Amino acid sequence: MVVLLQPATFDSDVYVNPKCKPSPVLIPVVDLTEPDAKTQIVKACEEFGFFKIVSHGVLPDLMTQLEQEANNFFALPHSLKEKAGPTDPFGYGSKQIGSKGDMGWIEYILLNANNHLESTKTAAVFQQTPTIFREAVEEYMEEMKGISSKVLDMVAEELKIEPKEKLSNLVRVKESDSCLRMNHYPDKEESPAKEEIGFGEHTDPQLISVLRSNDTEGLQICVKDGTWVAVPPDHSSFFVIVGDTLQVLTNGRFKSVKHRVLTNTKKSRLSMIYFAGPPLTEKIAPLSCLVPKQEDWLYKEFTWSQYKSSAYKTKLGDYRLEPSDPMTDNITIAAQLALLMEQFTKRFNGFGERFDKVEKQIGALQETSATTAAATESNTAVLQSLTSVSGTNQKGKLASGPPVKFTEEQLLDVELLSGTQKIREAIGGAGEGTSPCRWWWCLERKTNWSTKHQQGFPPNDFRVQDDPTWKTTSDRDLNHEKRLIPAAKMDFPSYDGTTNAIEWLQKCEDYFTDQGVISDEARVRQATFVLTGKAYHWNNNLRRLVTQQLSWREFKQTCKSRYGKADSVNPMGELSNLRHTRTVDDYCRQFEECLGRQTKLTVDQQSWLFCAGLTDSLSKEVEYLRLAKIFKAMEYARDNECQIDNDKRTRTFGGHLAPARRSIGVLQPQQEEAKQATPRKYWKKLTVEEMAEPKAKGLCFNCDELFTRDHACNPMLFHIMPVRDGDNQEDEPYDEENWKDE
Ligand SMILES: C=C1C[C@]23C[C@@]1(O)CC[C@H]2[C@@]12CC[C@H](O)[C@@](C)(C(=O)O1)[C@H]2[C@@H]3C(=O)O
Ligand SMILES: O=C(O)CCC(=O)C(=O)O
Ligand SMILES: [Fe+2]
Repeated sequence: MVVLLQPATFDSDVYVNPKCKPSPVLIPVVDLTEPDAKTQIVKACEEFGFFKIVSHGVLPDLMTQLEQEANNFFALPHSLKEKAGPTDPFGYGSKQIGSKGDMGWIEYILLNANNHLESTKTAAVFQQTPTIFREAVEEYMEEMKGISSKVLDMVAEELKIEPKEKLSNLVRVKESDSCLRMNHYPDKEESPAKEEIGFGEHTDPQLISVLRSNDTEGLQICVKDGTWVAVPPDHSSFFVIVGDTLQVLTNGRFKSVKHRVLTNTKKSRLSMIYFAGPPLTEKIAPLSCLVPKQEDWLYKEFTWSQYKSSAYKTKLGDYRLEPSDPMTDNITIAAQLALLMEQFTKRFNGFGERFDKVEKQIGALQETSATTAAATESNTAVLQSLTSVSGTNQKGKLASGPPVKFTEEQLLDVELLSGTQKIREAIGGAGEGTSPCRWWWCLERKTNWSTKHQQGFPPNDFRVQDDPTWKTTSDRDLNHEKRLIPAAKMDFPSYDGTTNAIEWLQKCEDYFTDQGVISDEARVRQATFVLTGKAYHWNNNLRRLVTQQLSWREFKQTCKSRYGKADSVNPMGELSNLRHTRTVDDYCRQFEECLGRQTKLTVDQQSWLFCAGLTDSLSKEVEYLRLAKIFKAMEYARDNECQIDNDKRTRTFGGHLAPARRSIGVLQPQQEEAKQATPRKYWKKLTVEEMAEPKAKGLCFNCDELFTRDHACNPMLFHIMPVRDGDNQEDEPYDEENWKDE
């Protein structure tokens, strides 16, 4: 049975890290002996990719014995521990995790379940109590294998996977590639004010991981809305973590959960995690009983060995199965390249010409790509290698005719690159049985992209495509075509902290939407990259203070609270309090800025609010005209700013047509600005009474045609200017030049 515990007390089973945003998230606890355990496991895997198991049947003595042995090892002098290192990835490691520079407040032992614990390094791990430690490890691994297969059997039963043991066999057979990790997060004398990264955020690549720790807190999981939730330690239970491989097998139905360990404790934390992985040669792809149609697969087929070796080339925080940032996404470039290659090979006969065209297109591609240098070099390298025979560039020869013969490997690569059989058909067919398209492998092989230019770039084209609409091959081809049309290049706006950040953040959002920048990490990365001046220093400090990676939402909030006008709690009130005090233009700008933060006002409400904020005289005129659209009202107000002022002064000064400042012979800056922006207009003056009739008939005041929202007088004869009794009603056109010279 699943026990959902009550929220937010520190001694309950689930609580919210006080430093994370409060969240009512409850982590499921599954009692393995309850009849509905399998249903609850599946639910938990779908919702969290994480759950706790109780009543698991593992003897507490075994857990404490291994814990004791591990503690003894970590208590050894560094010189002795070092004998079991450095990691390859197995052995003893300290502070460094993996080979890509990830660091943590941690030391650990990583043991391979498959090499029978016989390596020299492993012997150095067991050095103090060889037999006891080794046996404890072996026994513990057996137990963990048992728990993993049990959980996977329950999953299979619930999902009706056939054969029933399909999943559990992956981790039960002797070839299974599983490992055991013992992590020690040392205590700190001086409990630091800020939390330290123990183990940075990541997902586990395997099928499932079974974790057990002592009673020191630190583990956190990231839930769907991006909130980090602290997992209270429980030394007598196990926690199950869904890994990348299970996410692929279930076609994304189960999510491999992001997790991390933060430490700021006076108590050391010891955790032991069994990573249950499939045999190295096992092909991993969405299970056909779950997703029968291959076109519905979200991930391509790969062997565990391929996935693992790619995963181990990535940094901890790289999400291998998530959509990545198209701006720096090799897949996008590869996709475009693939299409170019396809076009190119289809029209084989005009080779020389085509080649030039392709080269030109690749040139254009470089310019639009954020990874320009890498892409160009690599694209050209791929292209050249694909168009060569026995390593010689055949451009010249081919231009004059002889048909190209691709090697079998090149053919495979072209096919892999393009993800289609068409090339093969186009160039006369070759062997059968190639694997589905997987650009990464071939790009990597051909160009050394990952090592040369993209150190640690995740080979995340294990995904079929980011775009869920790419369901069928023909859809996909179409989308390739679309992608080839160069997208209008939008400039990413920089920000120096001197203006309201809200506008900048909105521009960033527009940019991300337009350019398809999806991942949180990429958004934050791009936004922080363009910071200059004050904002640049602010961000530097922020990064010093907040060690964890901010989500885009968090970044926006922090930036808004530093440089943005705080969002109004009463948006309607904010707009209605806005007043036209300086120029109309200034008022319009403020109104528009404010309006940008509201979304629910109707067109009419916008116009009324706009009018209400205008100075009295203007307000009445604009209101009276009931201009259908806010921008028409703004235009009218702008056009009439001077005239109304003039008009007002006229009234104020008892009917004289003399502007107040005429005596000094120059316009005030605001008037000058308004004058420049206002083309010469002729005014048809109507009294309110004169306007009443066309208004009642629904006619335009200007041309006597039916007035609708979209009505426009063509040609525009006059601008209507309402006048009141006693106003000067001369029918002279308003002439600014005269006014100035008078
Ligand atoms: C930075 C890394 C450490 C890691 C290999 C990787 O390149 C990316 C995945 C990491 C991870 C996370 C889960 C397990 O702790 C681990 C052993 C694994 O299989 O993948 C580690 C790898 C490691 O520590 O070498
Ligand atoms: O130490 C822990 O609690 C978790 C460590 C972890 O996630 C890992 O080793 O992959
Ligand atoms: Fe992990």
